[in-house]
Amino acid sequence: MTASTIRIATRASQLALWQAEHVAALLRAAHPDLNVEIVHISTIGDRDQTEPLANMGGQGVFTREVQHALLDNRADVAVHSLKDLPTQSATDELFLAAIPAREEVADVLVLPADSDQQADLDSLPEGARIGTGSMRRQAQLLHYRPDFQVSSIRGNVETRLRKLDEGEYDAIVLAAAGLKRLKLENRISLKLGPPLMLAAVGQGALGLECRTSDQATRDYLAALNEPYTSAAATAERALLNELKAGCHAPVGTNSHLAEDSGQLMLEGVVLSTDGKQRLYGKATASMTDAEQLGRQLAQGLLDQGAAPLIDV
Ligand SMILES: NCc1[nH]cc(CCC(=O)O)c1CC(=O)O
Repeated sequence: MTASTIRIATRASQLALWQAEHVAALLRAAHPDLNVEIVHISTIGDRDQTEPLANMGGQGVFTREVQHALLDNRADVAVHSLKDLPTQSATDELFLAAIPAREEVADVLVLPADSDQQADLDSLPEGARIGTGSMRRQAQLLHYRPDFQVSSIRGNVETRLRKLDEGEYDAIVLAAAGLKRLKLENRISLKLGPPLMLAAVGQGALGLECRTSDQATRDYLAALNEPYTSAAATAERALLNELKAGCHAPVGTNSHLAEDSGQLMLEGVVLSTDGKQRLYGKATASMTDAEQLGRQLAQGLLDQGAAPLIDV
């Protein structure tokens, strides 16, 4: 009998390649007889580094073309950064089959390589120029320091670090997960966590998709699902979905799972893009009710008046 082959589709960025290789290694470890190949796909999100992401066909700009490779049968598995994957699937033909163990969730502040600034938000100068295109990061920074001059920054992680080091910004905000995966942890100047900075829904996690009809691949991927990460991500995604917000909306979340009791705590914030308004909610439920928990928290935020803040 010949061994089965699984083809993993990935974008060409270093981070995407790392994530694809990571999933390949997990698949080989779980299924030693499986032959795992990697297929490279180029996306407009990667090719066009000039436009702000929000103007570029919006949601799913990083995930769509990798998904097409699955639908065209050029590959069998798509590896996504879960935070880039829209909560509403564009088609029933694709299935989110597994969410493996999560990397660190937090965002971090990065200072220029030659900076003599102290790494804390309070000692950055008045009007400091902060690079981040994320409405969620911008709004939470402005809520804390309205004097900051926040502006968009594009490109993959390495490009953003180069722009920072060339002096375009006094600091930038990135996900800890991306820096750690690229072995650039030494660039982390300061961890930004709750209550100041709540992360994006699904941040630090991977989402593994395959064709809904491909039962063999669904079974292979199921072995890579990590139940705690999966429950937390399910609650976070239900929150975003019920808010009818996309991954570019000023919505942040934090979740904590007590593994002994199986209780899942979920926090959410919705801000105005200028950071002046900030709505906060928190709820707890059994991890088996993750989806319901996310919806309930969303309802609480909508009752506080979240809808007009999201519709930006
Ligand atoms: N939108 C870009 C993106 N998508 C996933 C990551 C890093 C990994 C993660 O957050 O899960 C990044 C870079 C960043 O936000 O710094």
